[in-house]
Amino acid sequence: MTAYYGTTFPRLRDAAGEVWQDYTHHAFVEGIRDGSLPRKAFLGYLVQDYIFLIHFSRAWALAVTKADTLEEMRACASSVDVLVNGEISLHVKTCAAAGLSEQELFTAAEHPANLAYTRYVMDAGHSGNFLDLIAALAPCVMGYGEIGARLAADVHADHPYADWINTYAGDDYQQACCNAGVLFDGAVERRLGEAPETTPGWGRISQRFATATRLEVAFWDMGMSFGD
Ligand SMILES: Cc1ncc(CN)c(N)n1
Repeated sequence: MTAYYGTTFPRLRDAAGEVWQDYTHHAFVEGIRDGSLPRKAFLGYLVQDYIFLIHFSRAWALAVTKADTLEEMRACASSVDVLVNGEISLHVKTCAAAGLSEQELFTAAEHPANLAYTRYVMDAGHSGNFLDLIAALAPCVMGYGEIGARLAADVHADHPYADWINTYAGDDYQQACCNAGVLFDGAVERRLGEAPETTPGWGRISQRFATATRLEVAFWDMGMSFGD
């Protein structure tokens, strides 16, 4: 069962419509779920995702500088820590087992889908405000939380993608999603008030959220292309 990720996230997710389903039930995700995803596609994705995590860490670090309160700064700093000291170890470990060193990951050429997504998020932070940035970051955090929790129901000890599924279904990642939900709710209330949907700011963050979700779909499409 998916944990509670606050009230802002489900409202934006539902407002995004079908693209959320396209993201969380993409063929790539279903291939991980039933184990049929070609290893080549998975490893190609993982190399790109290593680079993705580096840029996402930069984006959360940017959020520290855009925050209004110490509480917000702490939450964003903790996301940087989860990414660079937690989640990324899955990538380093899995790729090392496939003969790829961390240096090779760090210097891998960035795919255009990766560039588009990560720089879109960075730009949301540079050209926009704290909420623009958090809205662009949220689909990444919570989407994988939902995917991990759903896929964990089918995982068994010798599942080829058990480590990946267990990382996103695990307590550490689920807690990070809950923390991001608390951060997002507080940030929205602080800036848009108690009826955020009635403000122009809500339209802006809905757009940001939906665009980042479309970029997640394109990221999975990229992953599929590595299996060809
Ligand atoms: C593309 C992408 N989106 C989200 C996550 C989960 N942090 C990720 N690792 N990669």
